Amino acid sequence: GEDPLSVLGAGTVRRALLNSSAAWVVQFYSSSCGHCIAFAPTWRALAGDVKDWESAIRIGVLDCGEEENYETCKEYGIHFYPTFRFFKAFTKQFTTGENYKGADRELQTVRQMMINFLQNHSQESRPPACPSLDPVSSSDVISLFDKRAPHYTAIVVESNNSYIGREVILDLIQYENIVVKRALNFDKSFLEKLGVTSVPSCYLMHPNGSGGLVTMLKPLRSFFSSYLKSLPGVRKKPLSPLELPAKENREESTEIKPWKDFDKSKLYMADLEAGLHYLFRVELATHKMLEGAELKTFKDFVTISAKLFPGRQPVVKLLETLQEWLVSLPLDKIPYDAILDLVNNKMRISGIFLTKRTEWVGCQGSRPELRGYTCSLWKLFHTLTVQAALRPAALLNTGLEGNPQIVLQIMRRYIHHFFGCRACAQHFEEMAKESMDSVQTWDKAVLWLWEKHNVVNNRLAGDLTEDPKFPKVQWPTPDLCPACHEEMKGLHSWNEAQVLQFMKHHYSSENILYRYTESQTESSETELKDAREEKDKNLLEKPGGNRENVVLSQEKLRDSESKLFNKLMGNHVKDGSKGELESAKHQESRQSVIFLGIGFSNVDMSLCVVLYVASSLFLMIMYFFFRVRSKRWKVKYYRSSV
Ligand SMILES: Cc1cc2nc3c(=O)[nH]c(=O)nc-3n(C[C@H](O)[C@H](O)[C@H](O)COP(=O)(O)OP(=O)(O)OC[C@H]3O[C@@H](n4cnc5c(N)ncnc54)[C@H](O)[C@@H]3O)c2cc1C
Repeated sequence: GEDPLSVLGAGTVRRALLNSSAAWVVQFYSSSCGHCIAFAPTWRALAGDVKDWESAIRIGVLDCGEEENYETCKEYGIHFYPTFRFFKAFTKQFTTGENYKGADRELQTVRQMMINFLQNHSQESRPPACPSLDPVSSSDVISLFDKRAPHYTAIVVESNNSYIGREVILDLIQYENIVVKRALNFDKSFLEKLGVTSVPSCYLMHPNGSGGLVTMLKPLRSFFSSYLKSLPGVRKKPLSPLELPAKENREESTEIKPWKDFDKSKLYMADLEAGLHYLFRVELATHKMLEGAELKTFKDFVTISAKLFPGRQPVVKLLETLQEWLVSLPLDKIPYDAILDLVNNKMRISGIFLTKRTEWVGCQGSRPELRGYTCSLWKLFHTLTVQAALRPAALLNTGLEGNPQIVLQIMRRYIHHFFGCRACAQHFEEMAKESMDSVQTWDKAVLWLWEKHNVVNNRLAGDLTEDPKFPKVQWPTPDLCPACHEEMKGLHSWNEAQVLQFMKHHYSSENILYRYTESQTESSETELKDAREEKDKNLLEKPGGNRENVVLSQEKLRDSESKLFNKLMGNHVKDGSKGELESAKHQESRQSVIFLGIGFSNVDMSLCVVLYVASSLFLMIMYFFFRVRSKRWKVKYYRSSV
């Protein structure tokens, strides 16, 4: 039948949630998050289980791991996956929804939270298809006795904390000729009148006014609902357009990427670069503002990457530029959009570049949701620990030198603050707490990460997230490193000295292949202009917050960007590259500085500088002129007095 789960996307989510006649519960997930994949069957089962409730409350999913959705996930403030949000019916303005507050994510708990949420609606905003879920009084029930009615009336008698009555009410909202109500088991005489001896029970009043207790084999929701749905004359009614929210299923992408042959004994730069691209443009981009511990972690991560990433020149230069820019910024919080502008090279600084393609090679999965980013993140951090061990001096003068744990600690903080998979982050934190402090040398840091990665491999072997083409095994396998494996009294053991040697080779620059990497492409002038205009517009139009502060921060950022740009351009001029000089001039002529709301062109600014230099020169000349004159004057009069 029709899919009860609404697959939402950037183009459909707002339309679905705004002014909807039904409430929504949406799971924001990431296709690269193992726990989300493991949870998918539960979520789908839930959608099937409450399919009959869809005119009152609907179930949706949105994949934040898809690049086209990351802007949307940022708007909804989604940092971790999976995140569950409730959205009330008939919301008139954009809202980020209410976080799910259940004790666990079991199907039954989520279903009960959905009922609580429906009951939290005001009378006016309650979905029209949802009847009252509050209990009726015993007198109301008694008043129905012996009265003819156009429909059956079922009364589910239950205890106060039972959800069965409410679940049965919702199960039958799409059925006609029956009304379901719930009553509580407080009043003894009322229970006696109905003949109820245990709860939950169901008392059924027929349209002719007769009534009686229904005998159920088991007092379960499914038994009650199924019995009531099968009563003669009770049938599913066609829903009115007002009751049925529009279907918003997004079209699934049918693009199939061709398989790329690769050598598993090699490291592919395409994986590392695609990982960096995803990290900067997708994972981190869900954070609107970086401040405090998050900003510190980000700065440190950029620093170690700039110093240790054994990448192509344009990528390393991008990381270095970002690092310099972050160091030069006097702000204690930075809007991530500003960082993205630099990553996307909005300033058109020549020679810096980071691919925008997620082109996995050694990290490709046999299905699109398998492997990919998490695989590349492991590889990135292994590479950084190995590079730190091979050339610790690279970190000199960064404030991070001399600490063999530094890459691991930054990885720990990165995973804690930014890694979308929360459950993975918790597991990693437990391992770090246990033994990261004992790491004393750069080599031990390499081995610590190798060992912990194998612990994760062991835990996930046979898991739903395992790619059948890439089983989770203890790594490196004997075919990759025979010397790493030994046997002691018939038991397998690792030769750690060999493992270290293997790691240092596997994650070294010499073992990197550049096949499948994207070459630098220049994006058009118009794109630059449009993007900057859009950024300005966004910053100024953002609702809430202090507009002046935003403008001020923007100025500081621009100022800093410009300084950095000028510095870089200065270097190019020294290099004597005519083309770059011209592009610098061209670039400069398009920049302007906003001060007190007035836009000064670079011609204005240049005039100021020229006038400033000229007046300084004039003052200096005057100063020397009078000094020489006064000296002469002193000499003349001193001599005469002697
Ligand atoms: C910090 C972290 C914690 C995670 N925790 C979880 C979790 O709790 N639950 C979950 O479902 N997913 C978790 N993941 C994701 C999971 O570990 C895998 O990344 C994902 O399942 C993809 O697996 P893969 O087959 O690509 O191999 P990965 O485990 O991602 O490994 C990538 C590559 O690294 C190399 N490699 C493998 N083992 C080692 C090793 N010991 N040392 C050095 N290199 C090695 C191999 O070339 C391998 O192909 C975590 C990811 C990270 C980065």
